[in-house]
Amino acid sequence: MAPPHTGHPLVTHEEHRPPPTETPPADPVVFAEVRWRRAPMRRFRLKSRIGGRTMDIAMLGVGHLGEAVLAGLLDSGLPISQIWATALPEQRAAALADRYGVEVSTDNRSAVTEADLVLLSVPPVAVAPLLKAIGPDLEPDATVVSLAAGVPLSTLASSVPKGVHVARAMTNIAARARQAATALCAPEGTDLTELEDLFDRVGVTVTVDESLMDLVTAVAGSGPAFLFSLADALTTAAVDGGMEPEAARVLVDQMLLGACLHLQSSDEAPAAILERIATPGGTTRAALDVLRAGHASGTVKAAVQAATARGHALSGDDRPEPDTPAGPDHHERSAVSPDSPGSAGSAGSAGSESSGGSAGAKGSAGSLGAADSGGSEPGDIDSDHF
Ligand SMILES: NC(=O)C1=CN([C@@H]2O[C@H](COP(=O)(O)OP(=O)(O)OC[C@H]3O[C@@H](n4cnc5c(N)ncnc54)[C@H](OP(=O)(O)O)[C@@H]3O)[C@@H](O)[C@H]2O)C=CC1
Ligand SMILES: O=C(O)[C@@H]1CCC=N1
Repeated sequence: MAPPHTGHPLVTHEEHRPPPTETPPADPVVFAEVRWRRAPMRRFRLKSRIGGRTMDIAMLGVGHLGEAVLAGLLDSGLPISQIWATALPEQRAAALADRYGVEVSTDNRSAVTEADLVLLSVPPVAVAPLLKAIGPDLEPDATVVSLAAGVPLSTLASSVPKGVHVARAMTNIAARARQAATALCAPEGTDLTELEDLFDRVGVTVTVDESLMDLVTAVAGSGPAFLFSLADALTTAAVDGGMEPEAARVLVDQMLLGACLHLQSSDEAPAAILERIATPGGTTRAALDVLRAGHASGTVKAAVQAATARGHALSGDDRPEPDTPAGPDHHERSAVSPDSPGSAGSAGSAGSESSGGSAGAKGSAGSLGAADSGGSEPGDIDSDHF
């Protein structure tokens, strides 16, 4: 087990280095000795300042998302000495410590001792019990940030000692590549500068009203899964058509990356950009016609609605969840578990059991006015472009 967190770990190996002298001696060995004697140890914290101050951060429950955020933060220059992480089980904690060089234990209470900021990336059902367990060890002015879907601020606030600040952050797996889309919310009047600084390190951050968090979770938190489904389907189609899997993967990955960069760099709406590709009478139009016949646009909207409703349900809001489409290519999380064999199951333990659902997203597609299943004329791209 990693050693307990006993004090403010503010100095990294890099920070231990003394500042350069003006005229270094010729002999590098002597130079090193002289430097250490002459220059007292100084702390350089610039890289690690968040919102204008240096912070200790506890990251509790580093699983799939937590690891992405951890990796992104470290890649952004946040010193390892400022992060105290926990993970389950013990083997995963050890593996993470090896991989990233940070302190990782299974002891949540030790990890939060003296932490200014506590990030929770445990399953939604684990959030409140965990907060109650660590409550006595939280600093009186600490900020607790839940990354969990569907756990309201009211639950966070009622699970921590008075004076401890709470916030929610909905981010995504692209934090690892420092390209996450993060939405923050907090009780009215909260200064979110420090949290914005932190999440800006791993992507782009916006602040929203809490009433939008379940929708944001669907679009930004689950959103990457939509694109990965598309990537999977495109790659499979390419391989089925005769391409080598590696080549198909390279092409699809690069196509998605290029398309996203193009979208981001353009002032035009996606539907307008799309028109530039769909040459009248050409191949794209033929493909879009098939997508339109399959109500693809309506299905995407229904998927967002289902994810949003699931967020409502996780937060205790008893509005009924819509039926979710469950097709033959539905993937279970268990196929992609990280180190811990048990961690795949935690999605289930989080109360995310299938919301059932037969084929369909009934009514949703139709409600978009999407379903003109007939083919369209070349160049006939309306607001329901597929
Ligand atoms: N995955 C994603 O892309 C996103 C996830 N989220 C949110 O992030 C959270 C984590 O999701 P995800 O990473 O997918 O899930 P994981 O199951 O991969 O990660 C959660 C981790 O927390 C561990 N854990 C559970 N209870 C405790 C505890 N009391 N103390 C310490 N560790 C604990 C779990 O261990 P064990 O498995 O052994 O129980 C697991 O390793 C969820 O709340 C989810 O809503 C939000 C946005 C995106
Ligand atoms: O699937 C989930 O519940 C989490 C929240 C958003 C992405 N993953």
